[in-house]
Amino acid sequence: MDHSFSSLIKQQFQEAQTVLTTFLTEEKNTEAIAQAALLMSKALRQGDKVISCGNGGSHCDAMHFAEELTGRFRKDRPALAAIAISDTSHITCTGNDYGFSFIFSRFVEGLGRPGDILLAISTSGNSENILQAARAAREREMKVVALTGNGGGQLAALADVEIRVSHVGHADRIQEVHIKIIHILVLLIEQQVLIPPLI
Ligand SMILES: O=C(CO)[C@@H](O)[C@H](O)[C@H](O)[C@H](O)COP(=O)(O)O
Ligand SMILES: [Zn+2]
Repeated sequence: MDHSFSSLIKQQFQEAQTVLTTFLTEEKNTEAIAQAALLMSKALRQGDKVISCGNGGSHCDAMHFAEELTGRFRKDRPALAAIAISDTSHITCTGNDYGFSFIFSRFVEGLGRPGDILLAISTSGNSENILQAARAAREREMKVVALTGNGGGQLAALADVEIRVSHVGHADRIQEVHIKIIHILVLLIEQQVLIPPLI
């Protein structure tokens, strides 16, 4: 193999490893994940739902999260109420008629109810459509769980629970930790909804 390829590949894995290790070293991160999982489990057990959203790769993460709750993760259990904002007819209509900043908030306005949770995913914490969604959720007395990166951006202040990958750099490195957090959230939710009593 080309030597420069080989060293680039190894360097990419090493950087990813460092970002993950740094995240794991900060105790507040595991606490925030536990807090988010309990909030979501409680909402789901009460018959409320989780609405997730993100842009680009984080859009895929929002869908990945929701499908593991409505579909399946590790256990056979009843379907859970989660939905990613991913309907292209809604997104193109709202984007076209009101602006891209409102593609998520308008969905939250239509479907969000008090007690529901918004999972807002943004590596910069500054995507306007995500900020609008968080504002719309708060107005509806929903709780906001945010997956962020860098310095948390403006989203940090709009979140009830912020889980931040405090890596200042490319979105992809942050997303790689976000997907691990998502899988752990689903794992914990699956445990909590199946094993009474709720803690
Ligand atoms: O997947 C990636 C990068 O890995 C990109 O598609 C990335 O998600 C997009 O640039 C997003 O628009 C970034 O938005 P955000 O994370 O800053 O809210
Ligand atoms: Zn990507």
